[in-house]
Amino acid sequence: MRLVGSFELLAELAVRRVLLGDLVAAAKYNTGTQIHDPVREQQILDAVAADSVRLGIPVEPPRRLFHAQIEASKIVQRGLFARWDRYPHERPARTPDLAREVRPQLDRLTTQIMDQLHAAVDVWPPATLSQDWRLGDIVQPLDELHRRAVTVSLRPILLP
Ligand SMILES: C=C(O[C@@H]1C=C(C(=O)O)C=C[C@H]1O)C(=O)O
Repeated sequence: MRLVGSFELLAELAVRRVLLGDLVAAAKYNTGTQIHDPVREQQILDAVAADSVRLGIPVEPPRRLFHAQIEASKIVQRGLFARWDRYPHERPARTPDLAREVRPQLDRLTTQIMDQLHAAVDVWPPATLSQDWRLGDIVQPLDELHRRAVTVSLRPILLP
């Protein structure tokens, strides 16, 4: 089942990107950095568009997927900021470096997601995904905030 296999991996990568939102939030919270960074967002969307052209795939599916990924990351970050404001003892003990430590991990995931999209895009939209693949298995261990973010991040895959 190549179709489901491709999209399963794509969904797993998307979930990993959502979970990196925790590190992004930790990097920003103690340094007073804004959650929303429109310059960085545009850089990502431009890079994804350029990659789509290079890979010879339509620009729109990756654009929609990354737009959703970015929204999902901000849901996680906003949720954690609110949680840490309210419960100071839950604040992260360590402040990771956004530029040197966290964004390079996001960039690596971007490359992997683009490669996986390349593998799957000829069968886009993934109409059979929801029949054969259970979102529940992936979101089960997550708390409500992360479940919500994962659902947003996968919307272009689940409801194309
Ligand atoms: C993840 C970050 O936070 C936000 C979400 C982004 C993303 O998901 O790539 C990019 C910029 C920010 O608006 C970040 O600043 O790197």
